[in-house]
Amino acid sequence: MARARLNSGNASEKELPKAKINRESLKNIGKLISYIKPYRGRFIAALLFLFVSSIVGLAFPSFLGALIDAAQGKTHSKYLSGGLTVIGLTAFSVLFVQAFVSYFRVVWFVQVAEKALADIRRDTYFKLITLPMNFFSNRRVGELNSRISADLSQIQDAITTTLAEMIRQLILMVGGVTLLAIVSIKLTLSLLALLPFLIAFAVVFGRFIRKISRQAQDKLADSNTIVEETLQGIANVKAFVNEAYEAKRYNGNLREVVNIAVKGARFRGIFASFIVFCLFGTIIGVIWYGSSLVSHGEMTVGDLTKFVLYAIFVAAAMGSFPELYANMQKAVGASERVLEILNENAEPVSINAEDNIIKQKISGNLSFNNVNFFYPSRPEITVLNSISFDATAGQKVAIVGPSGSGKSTMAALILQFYYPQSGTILFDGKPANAYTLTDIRNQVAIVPQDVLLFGGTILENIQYGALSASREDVIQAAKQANAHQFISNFPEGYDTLVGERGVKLSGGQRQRIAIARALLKNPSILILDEATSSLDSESERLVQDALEVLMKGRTSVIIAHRLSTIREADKIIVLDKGIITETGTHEELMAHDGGLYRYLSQLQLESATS
Ligand SMILES: Nc1ncnc2c1ncn2[C@@H]1O[C@H](COP(=O)(O)OP(=O)(O)OP(=O)(O)O)[C@@H](O)[C@H]1O
Repeated sequence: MARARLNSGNASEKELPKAKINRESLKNIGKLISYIKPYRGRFIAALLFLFVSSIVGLAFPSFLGALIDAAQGKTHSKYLSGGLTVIGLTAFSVLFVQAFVSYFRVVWFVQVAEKALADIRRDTYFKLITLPMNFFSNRRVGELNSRISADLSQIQDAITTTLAEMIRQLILMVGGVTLLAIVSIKLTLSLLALLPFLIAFAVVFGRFIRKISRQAQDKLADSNTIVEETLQGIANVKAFVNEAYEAKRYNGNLREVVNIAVKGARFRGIFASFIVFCLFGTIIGVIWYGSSLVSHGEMTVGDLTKFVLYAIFVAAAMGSFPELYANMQKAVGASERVLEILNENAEPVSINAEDNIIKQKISGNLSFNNVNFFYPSRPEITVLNSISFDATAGQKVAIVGPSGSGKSTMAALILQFYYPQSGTILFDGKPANAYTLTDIRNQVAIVPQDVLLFGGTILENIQYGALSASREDVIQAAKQANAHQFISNFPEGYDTLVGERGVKLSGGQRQRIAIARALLKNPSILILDEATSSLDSESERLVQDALEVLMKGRTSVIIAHRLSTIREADKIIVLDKGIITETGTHEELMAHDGGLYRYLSQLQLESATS
């Protein structure tokens, strides 16, 4: 029956969208059910036990009826004709079988579901992390996260509970109606005429209540967002003295939450009264009519008891169907969303660590040959237009240009995050597709602008560059990256936890860790996305020195924001709106009157001196 969740504190339980159950969706579910295959023996056994326990469950009203009739000295039926003791003991034996069978069916269903779900979870996660970048630029992380958690939990519920419950209730309903008809066809018909109407009404009403309860949850979620936003930006709230504004906003929202919840409570009250009056009224009506049949000798008291119990079984089964069906629909929706990920085309990257060795060495020559590129998600904007340049092994190439001119996009293309629509990127003179993806990415390292560390220790974060590196290797790399000093100053040294995303470290420290990580990786080609956030001059010197060490002996592509740092570059590429407008050394470009580089350079010099 529609269980009304009106408690407005239940915000975490977001309703998942439902899907239509049709042939197509069942086919999809079928694909997921193939995950049960390895455990099918246990699954079939669990189904069988479920069947047995449900059938056995139907026997109890008969035992009760037989006991009551036996107490009055009447014979209930030819199958249960013994005395009280015989019937009681038989009932207990059956109960024992029921308990035994129930235990195994529950355990087996959960075992199968847990194992199958872990397989689906693992495959979904593996698929996710090997999907191309383009997939991620079109989706939000939160949404993907919810597929792994909420959607898969829904599928898990479907396998462990919903499916079993549906089968059980179906058996109880069909069996119950059959047995009701055997006991008294008159009573059964009168009951069946009433029950479906009552249940349909209850379901519709329940759905309405659920809608209100969802509104209350959404409103509460809104007010939680206010708390989150204000706490995250507490400095802003205080600096603008907007405490009163935020308090009013929050209070207003809370009032709405209460209003909706109270409105819902009224409907819930009506619903509860309805259930009490109609459903229990029906039972009383049946007993009333049944009692008159008993008084006319058309029925025994045992039969009436049996009848009432079967009627409750049937009503409960009928009432549970809408919710079970809704859960099934949600599971179908969840399966479709999970399958969408599983059916995506992954990058040719192996998830086995053994396949991660470099098969084809790249010495560091890098060329772009007439590269044209637009992001697949935004085909109308050409981001790179006929880009060509060469960098020989060991050279430093700087890319400069205004914001949005396509510098980071070039880095993304080198890393093969995206592929040009025309033109080629060559490594050592060979087109990128002559190498495996793993070979290229293993020999290209990037030190990004915004260094994102994982929540582990400093050691683990540096080791991310080469998982097999020893502690000594890590320390050596940290020393070269000018990071050893500050790491050793922490009481826990290399075992210091960096906090979520590395928040416990300063920008300059995070960058030096990223440099140590890149050093450990020992790439042939290095991409430096220069930090725009200004470090103080001491950390900037430390970072710059570390970068010099890192660049030694490798091809470096420097995405430069501060032109003062790239004077020594072998080649400077000036990019403007995706087109290379100038190329040359610092001196050559400075000599170019009216050139963009000279203009940008002068602009930065002026702002530095002022
Ligand atoms: N994932 C993406 N999907 C669609 N468009 C994108 C994506 N990433 C960047 N762009 C667009 O491509 C263009 C070039 O962006 P890019 O990040 O390469 O510029 P940039 O020169 O590195 O800029 P900045 O100096 O500000 O970092 C911009 O117009 C940007 O809006």
